[in-house]
Amino acid sequence: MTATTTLADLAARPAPGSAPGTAPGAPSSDATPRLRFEHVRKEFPVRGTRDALVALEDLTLDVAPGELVTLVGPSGCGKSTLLDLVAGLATPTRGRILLDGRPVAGPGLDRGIVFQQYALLPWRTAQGNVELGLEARRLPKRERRRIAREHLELVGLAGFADRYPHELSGGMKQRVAIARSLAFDPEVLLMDEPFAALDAQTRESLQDELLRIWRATGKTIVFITHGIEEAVYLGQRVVVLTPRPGRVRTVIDVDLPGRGTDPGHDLRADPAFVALRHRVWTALHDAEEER
Ligand SMILES: Nc1ncnc2c1ncn2[C@@H]1O[C@H](COP(=O)(O)OP(=O)(O)OP(=O)(O)O)[C@@H](O)[C@H]1O
Repeated sequence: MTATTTLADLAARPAPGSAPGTAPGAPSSDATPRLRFEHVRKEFPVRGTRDALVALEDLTLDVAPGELVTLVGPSGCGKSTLLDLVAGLATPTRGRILLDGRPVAGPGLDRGIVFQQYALLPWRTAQGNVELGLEARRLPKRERRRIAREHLELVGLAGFADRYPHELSGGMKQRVAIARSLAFDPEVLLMDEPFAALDAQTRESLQDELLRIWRATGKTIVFITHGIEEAVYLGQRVVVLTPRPGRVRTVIDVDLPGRGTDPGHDLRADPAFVALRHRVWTALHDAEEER
């Protein structure tokens, strides 16, 4: 989003990668994927030995522009490592990761990250925390203010701009963190169990918020979770990883039109949802059995 594009403009646009009759961002074989993982291997040295711990092995996956992909896998299978690689905080031992066709060579403003812990600066207000990401963009102060305000509105915190983190609930802090990551307009939003520390009710309402924000902005989102239900509720595709070393075991397409748009409909009780949840559960269970 440029400084002159407003969120209202974005909301009026179809999500990137969408075509008539297809879900926004559905993978398309002729488009350049936003993200491409090519035979990615990541190993870490084991301290005091000459051995290596292989966290990821031969992991291959494409994510289309505008897609919301969720990643689930057993604990320690390399999910956070994968996100670190996309963020450019670490480099693959083998293989490569391409963002819009170009290899990721380090951190950049084209990728925003939201962690489980909010990582807000306690001495800055909500507005100040959102402006933080914009300072790197070297925008004039007024412009930073405007964009930060718009993004606080986007995450439902219009009246809380002057509050400090200690004056906000966990869910509100995570909304600020999401606003901050989106404000500098990254191509890709990387989310590492962002709702795991929240109570069940707040988590569910933030899941709906995230779907709304995703529809409004058309961002490509890679979302890591331990929750099978969360993975199905949010993802257009659920990528199930194997136990360490992590690789893609299976990818499950999720077709749940209109999810998150009707607060009166308990989608999680819908037979289609329950069946998908069971498919993901079975894939994870089978992966564990094969360990
Ligand atoms: N910097 C590092 N040095 C050494 N080993 C590491 C490092 N980072 C991760 N690992 C190891 O790599 C493996 C994968 O870790 P990672 O945190 O990516 O898994 P995860 O799937 O995110 O786990 P969880 O679901 O429990 O959060 C683990 O065995 C971990 O101990």
